[in-house]
This record gives sequence, structure tokens and C-alpha cells, in this order.
Amino acid sequence: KNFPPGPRPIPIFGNLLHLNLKNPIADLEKLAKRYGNVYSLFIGSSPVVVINGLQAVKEALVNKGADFSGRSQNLMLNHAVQVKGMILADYSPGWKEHRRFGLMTLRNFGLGKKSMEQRILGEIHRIINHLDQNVGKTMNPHLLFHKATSNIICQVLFARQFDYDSEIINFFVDYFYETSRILNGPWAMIYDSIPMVRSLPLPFQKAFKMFRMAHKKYSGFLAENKKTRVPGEPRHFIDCYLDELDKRGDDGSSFSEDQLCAFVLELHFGGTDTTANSLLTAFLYLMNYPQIQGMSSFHLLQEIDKVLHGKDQASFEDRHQMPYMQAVIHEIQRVADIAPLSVFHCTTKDTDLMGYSIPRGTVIIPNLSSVLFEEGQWKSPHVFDPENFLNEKQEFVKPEAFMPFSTGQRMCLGEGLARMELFLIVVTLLRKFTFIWPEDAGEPDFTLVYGTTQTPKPYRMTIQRRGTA
Ligand code: HEM
Repeated sequence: KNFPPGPRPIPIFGNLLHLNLKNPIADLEKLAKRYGNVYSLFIGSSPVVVINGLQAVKEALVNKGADFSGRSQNLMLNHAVQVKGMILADYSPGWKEHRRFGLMTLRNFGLGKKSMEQRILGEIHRIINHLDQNVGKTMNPHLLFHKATSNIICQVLFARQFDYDSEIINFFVDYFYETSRILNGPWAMIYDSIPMVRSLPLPFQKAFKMFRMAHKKYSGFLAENKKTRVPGEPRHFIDCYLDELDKRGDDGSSFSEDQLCAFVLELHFGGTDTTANSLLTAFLYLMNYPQIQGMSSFHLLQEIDKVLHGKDQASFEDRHQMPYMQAVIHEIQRVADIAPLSVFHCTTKDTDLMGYSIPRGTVIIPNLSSVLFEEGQWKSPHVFDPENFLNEKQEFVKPEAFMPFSTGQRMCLGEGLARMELFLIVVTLLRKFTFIWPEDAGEPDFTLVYGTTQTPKPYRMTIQRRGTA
């Protein structure tokens, strides 16, 4: 009763046939125009509510955060990952404990401080070496950025960096790519809608297999790490968690080695493709809006050169002197629209939203994409324009509708790390190199490939060393 309106479902399939399963974003937008910013759909026989636009998303995730911050436990993603670390855990004391621990530990590792910065800068040297070998040539940066962001998280989690040619890093990159493709593709929708197909040998079984393989690798790292660990002297995230486990003993808390493995898997998974795809979007736009990179105009490079004058390397603190760079990076994140439908939420109790009643356990899809491009929230919602983040005095400002990391209690745990990575990598690479859209590459295609995280279509870039660097 009083459930949000939506298109009429058909038996077994629900509203699956109303959506282009390869990319439902445009269909979801059309449905919002027809039914309003809060509407319902049926995935098989299960109702879901889609929330669109800043006002409704804020009302649900912030003002009524406790009601809307659960996670459904019955989707393919949950079954594939098996143990819920944090991203997939329901709204519960265990999730809260892990979230608090995660935020604190990432901060102590230097989010916003030097040590994390040094880890990122160390990886940037590796990227620079790789690009140096390609000066004067044309390359596809896809694997480079995925390997670099994977390595940065591995540094945080277990203090390991892998050679870009190693078997393990290639496994990780492949596993992120394949599982993301399956999890947000048509087969996952079919898995979620039609329970009777779940044990059949269909393509989604590949994701299950890859998650099992990844679990084994993380368990291996954990076992290896325990051999050299000195309790009370943590070297990385895993050590911190084991110290916490020792401290808690058998107090019945949610901390366990199984949870640790799942947490590590989720942080690695959640932190790699998201940041790598943001970087890919960054360089796609920087090459194709040369006035921004500084070839015909001078803003961005002039700002970098001025602020970094006399310094060996950039620091995250420098962002306060770089309003234009900040605006460019935020605008890149807006158009990158990395997690268009966030991670699905779930209501924790019977509740209401914008006049509609929503029962406990309903899957909630926060349509972040609808906020990032919402008319009325941006000076130029539909074109790439750093002015979206600059006021009349050309100072950096962040509109409320900027929510690529979502908002409210479940907002991205890795926001600080991701922002630091994006800033340091983009600034350092622009300082050292010029990136040029190859002459034979034709017109750039900015259309995003839909997935758990969206990514630009593959492209190549020509690399030149900058004279002044
Ligand atoms: C540009 C990079 C990134 C983007 C755009 C992004 C975006 C998101 C989004 C949209 C969510 C869902 C929030 C919600 O459910 O409302 C999320 C959750 C999460 N992200 Fe990120 N993320 C990024 C990088 C990272 C990194 C680097 C890490 C790891 C260090 C990370 C770890 C997590 C975790 C653990 C959650 C789950 C939070 C919870 O359920 O309480 N993310 N992220």
C-alpha cells in the first residue's frame, strides 16, 4: 500500500524486459521522467525502489540514513563473495565496528598524512618509469592504471608492490575486470531474478570461481604475514586487524580471520577499478580538451608549475593552492560517473520517503548518476566544464550534488585515499609529460562502458616529455 509507482511487472521476469540489461541508465532516467524521483521496479519477484535526484537521495541516505543503510543479502554479489567484510555487510553492530576500525586504520596509515602519500608517490615513480619507456610512442594506459592502483591498495593492506609483469598482478587485474563485467551484466540480473537458474553451469559461475581463487590468494598473504608479524608493531592493515583481534580475544565481537580476508578482498576490489577508471577518464578528457592540459591556454600547467616551483614532488597539501586543478579533477570525477547506481542499499525497517511507504528489506538503488548530471544543480550539467566547481572569484567550490562517493552512513570508506591518489597522480604526470590524442585515433568517444564501475572505451595516448619538467 502506498508503495512507489512503477511499470507493471510480468511474472518471473518482473520488469527486466523494461531495461536494457547491458546498460540500464537511460531506461532508469526515462522511468524517473514518467514516475517521478522515487519509483519501483521488480527484479524477478523482488521489489526494488530507485531513488533519483539530490533531494530524494539526500532525504533517504542522509536524513533517514539509519532506515536506508542496510544491504540486501540475497544478490549474486553476496553469494559470490560469501563472507561479508564491510561493503556487503548489512546495517549491524558488526558493520559499524568494521567501518569504524577501517576508517581509523586507514587514517593512521596516513590518509592526509605523509606515510600514505609516500606510498602513493612510490608507485608514481613506477608509473613514470613505465611512461618514460614509451616517450615518443603511443600506448593504451588501461593496464598501467589498473596495476598502479592495485599496487597502492596492496601497499596499504599488506605492504606489497608487485612488478607490472608479475603473474599475481595480472591475475588481480583480470579478476577485477571479469568479475565486475559479470556482476553488473545481464547474467547477474538473471541470477538475481530467477533463483532456479542459480546452480546451472551458466557464465556467472566464472565470477564465483574467480572470487574463490582470490580468497585463496588473500588467505596465502595472511598466512605468510603471520610468520613475520610482531604483535603490537603493525606494518600494514592486516597487522592492525590482527592486533585488534588479539585485543578483543573471545569477546564475541564480529572480528575474525575470515572477516579479515573478506575485508581485504573488498578493499582491494573497491579501491582498484574505481580509481583506475577515474584516471582513464581523466586522461581521455585532458587530451581532448587541450586548453585544459595547457597547450593552447595555460591555466592548469601554469598553476602546477607555480605551486611546485622548486619542489621535487607534489604533496596532497598543495591542492589548497590549486583551485583550478581541484576543479578539473572534481569535474573529471563527475563525468566519470564511476559507480552510477552506487552499491545497492536496503531498508532496515518499514519507512517512508517523499510520501511513499517502503517496507523493511526493500532493495534501494541510489541513482548517483541522476544527481551528478541533474539539471538545476550544475552550471553545465551535460558538458565537461571545470567551471562547475569554480565560483565568480575562480575559487574552488564543491556543490552538494557532487556525490561520486555516495553520501550518508555508507559513503565510500576509501574517499580520502582515492582523492589523494587522483590528485598526486594527475598533477605529477601532467608536470612531467604531455599527453596527446593520436592523429590516427579519429574522433574521441566519451561514452562510458557500463559496469560495477564505469570505464571509458579503450583508447591510446601519445606521450611526450615536457620540456620544463
Ligand atoms: C574514485 C574512487 C572511488 C569511488 C568513485 C568510490 C565510490 C564508492 C561508492 C559509490 C560506494 C557506495 C556507497 C554507498 O553504498 O552508499 C563506495 C563504497 C565503498 N568504497 Fe569506494 N570508491 C572509490 C574508491 C575506493 C577506495 C580507494 C577504497 C578502499 C580503500 C574504497 C572502499 C570502499 C568501501 C569499503 C565501501 C563500502 C562502505 C560501506 O558499505 O560502509 N573505495 N565507494
